[in-house]
Amino acid sequence: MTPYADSLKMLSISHLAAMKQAGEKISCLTAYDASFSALIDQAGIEVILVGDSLGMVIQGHNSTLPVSITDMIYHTRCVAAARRRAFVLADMPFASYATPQQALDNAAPLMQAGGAQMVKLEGAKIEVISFLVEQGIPVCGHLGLLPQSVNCIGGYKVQGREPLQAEKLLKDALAIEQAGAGLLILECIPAALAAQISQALTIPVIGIGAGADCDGQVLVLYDMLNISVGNRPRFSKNFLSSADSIEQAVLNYRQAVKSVEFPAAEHSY
Ligand SMILES: Nc1nc(=O)c2c([nH]1)NC[C@@H]1CN(c3ccc(C(=O)N[C@@H](CCC(=O)O)C(=O)O)cc3)CN21
Ligand SMILES: CC(C)C(=O)C(=O)O
Ligand SMILES: [Mg+2]
Repeated sequence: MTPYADSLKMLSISHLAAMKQAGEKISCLTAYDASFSALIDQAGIEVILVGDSLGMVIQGHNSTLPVSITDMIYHTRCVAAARRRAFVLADMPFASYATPQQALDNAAPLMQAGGAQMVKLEGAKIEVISFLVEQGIPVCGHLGLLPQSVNCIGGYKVQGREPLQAEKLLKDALAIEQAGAGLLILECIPAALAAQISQALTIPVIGIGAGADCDGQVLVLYDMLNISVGNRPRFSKNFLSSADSIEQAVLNYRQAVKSVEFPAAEHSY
């Protein structure tokens, strides 16, 4: 457990909301273990995402579907134990939030045993989101490319290019905010649409492959260190090649997000 004195220095959702109001970009990276958690935390990254991308970069699967709630609790506990300041966000894995009750049964141990401060779930699951928030569980939405639906989509492809699709994404984003979500992730959508959604919402919007005009950015840590298995998405950038240590690469990423140098046009759609 985090000592009480330390917990006073931990970032909260209100700090992230204030950053959006002040126009300061929010930096976020994934981590799955204590060592990287501590390193990222000390570099001043505001949000650590314990992503179900761990199914790919840690477990070696070709999708995020095999990840279990037990896996997520384990990795969230590893990350939460080592950070002092960063906000810890944890993914709800595939098929763990089909109903409000199932979502509560799975989100509760992620917070209680795992130490997550907020849980993230993919799609416009409005009833699930409002129920979790009612139970005191902060929720992050996730729209655009939904990796847990890869078998329905037929691949990891850019979403929201058609006008009707774009309209639906904006509508869903507003509904997610209305349902009480405190954050929203937008993945792999045109930069102009992500900019429009970020402006329309009061809550902070964090992008990945969603252009520079979101309120913050997230990358899979192993992609920005250029060590993930398989092909890296076009929206990621190798921050290690121009740094002499992992610490420096993470500091450079944070600075590039703050100064809006990352993402550039070549990382956007
Ligand atoms: N290592 C890693 N990085 C990620 O960003 C990531 C994961 N794993 N696992 C879960 C999801 C899957 N993600 C992905 C994976 C591949 C692409 C990709 O290759 N996209 C194509 C776009 C193709 C198009 O134009 O439609 C690309 O070239 O970037 C995108 C997102 C994002 N997430
Ligand atoms: C790609 C990010 C947003 C994610 O959900 C993950 O790492 O699992
Ligand atoms: Mg995920």
